Amino acid sequence: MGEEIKHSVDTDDVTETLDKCVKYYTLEEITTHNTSKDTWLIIHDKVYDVASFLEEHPGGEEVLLEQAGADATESFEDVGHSIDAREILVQYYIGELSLADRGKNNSKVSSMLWSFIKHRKHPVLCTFETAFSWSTWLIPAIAALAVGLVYRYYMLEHKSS
Ligand code: HEM
Repeated sequence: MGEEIKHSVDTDDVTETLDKCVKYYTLEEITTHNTSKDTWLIIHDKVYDVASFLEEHPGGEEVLLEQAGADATESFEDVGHSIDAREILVQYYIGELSLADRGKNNSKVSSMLWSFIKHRKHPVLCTFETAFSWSTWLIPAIAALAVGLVYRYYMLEHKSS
């Protein structure tokens, strides 16, 4: 017999490949890199080692040190950094904030989502699957059932009168 053809994406394969390319850091670990010799920042869930950039920063090293080991997204965006600044950022990229630590300070909905994700082996893939697949058929199915019942009730009423 010929080789079996795979019709669906194997989430194990995808996750394995992603994990090989990307390094994830927990908030706990990032927090320890908070000195002028060892300075990590989180900006938009990405982790940057900016120790060698401190002296070059046009906004001064103080502002970077204030955010060392923490999430600097808000202060970075508040300044309205240019595209050039965003390009510089790329050089200092070292990895991603761990999925379990994302959205911790965000709205209720996202923290709910993230606590849900945390308990899954393949976070992103599973969440999208679970969040969207059954709600896409369950809601229309309930709506169809309701319409059916109303129609039936309406027909019975008309028959008997
Ligand atoms: C690694 C991350 C960062 C990079 C690569 C970066 C880069 C730059 C660059 C290139 C500029 C010149 C203006 C521009 O092109 O937008 C700048 C200005 C500035 N940055 Fe950053 N920045 C970073 C993080 C931060 C953070 C976290 C703060 C926190 C408050 C900050 C505060 C400032 C300020 C206040 C200025 C304005 C300086 C002025 O206009 O005199 N930067 N930054």
